[in-house]
Amino acid sequence: MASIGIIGVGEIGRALVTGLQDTNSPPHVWLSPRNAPTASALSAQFEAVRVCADNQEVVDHSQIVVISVRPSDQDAALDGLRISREKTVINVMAGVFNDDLRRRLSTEAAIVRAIPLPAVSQCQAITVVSPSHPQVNELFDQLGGSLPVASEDELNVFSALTATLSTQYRYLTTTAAWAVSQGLSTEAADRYVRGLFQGIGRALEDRSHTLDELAARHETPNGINHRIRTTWFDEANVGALTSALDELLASLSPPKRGTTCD
Ligand SMILES: NC(=O)C1=CN([C@@H]2O[C@H](COP(=O)(O)OP(=O)(O)OC[C@H]3O[C@@H](n4cnc5c(N)ncnc54)[C@H](OP(=O)(O)O)[C@@H]3O)[C@@H](O)[C@H]2O)C=CC1
Repeated sequence: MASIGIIGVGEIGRALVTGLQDTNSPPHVWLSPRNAPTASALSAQFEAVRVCADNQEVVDHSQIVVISVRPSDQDAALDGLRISREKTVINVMAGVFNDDLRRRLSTEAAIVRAIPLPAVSQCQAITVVSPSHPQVNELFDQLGGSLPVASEDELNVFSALTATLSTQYRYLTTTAAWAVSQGLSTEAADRYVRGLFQGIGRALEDRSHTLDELAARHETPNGINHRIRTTWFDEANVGALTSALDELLASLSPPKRGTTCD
């Protein structure tokens, strides 16, 4: 595999390094020096991982450069970097379009946007990429799978879906807390709620049924699942979720340049 540089060694940077070192042919990985405790811990853990003196050195050592800083840190992380045309840049910054990053970097290198999720650390995440790029697709295939999409507008729809994750965990904590309020021990409630959702995870592995079919199989007409779905996840609740996703997507996709609002 090509040598990989990572500028921004936070949650996603660390997950990428960990997953890559678990692949059949772990690549050499070059890390930016900021967040020194994490970078040096990764370097101590994996022989093929090194910490560089600065971000330019990361670029110079790498064939593929992953930019995984927060969007608000772009100026400090990227200004002045020189990236030659034969390299490939993977842009994981949420809401940052490839064209805008190209202007900032003044580079002719290929730039591919991607949404790696924390589960890349276990090589178990599907990573959406745009545009499709053989080398980048192959890299994410080794980390659980790549899903190339034709446009960044399409990628933003996937990005909006990822924004539901913490809410889904909160749903679990809310139901577990309710059970505790009814007298269950925290341990029993936690264990049972985890078990319920691990069961959902296993059922989802079966791709021979649609999501609608799986939902229907867990519901007896007029039974207790039907009751909660129709009294709580009613049309108003579904509408509120849909509106929140619409608004998020609009904020991720600024109006096209040259269009007018009238
Ligand atoms: N978390 C997620 O699930 C996902 C995140 N993303 C995107 O990935 C990017 C990273 O997210 P995440 O890993 O969660 O964020 P983190 O804040 O955990 O990591 C960002 C890292 O970048 C470092 N950094 C800041 N400035 C510089 C600089 N000048 N040079 C080098 N490194 C710098 C930060 O150091 P310090 O802490 O010292 O500031 C931090 O370690 C974001 O753009 C986010 O939108 C995309 C998909 C999913």
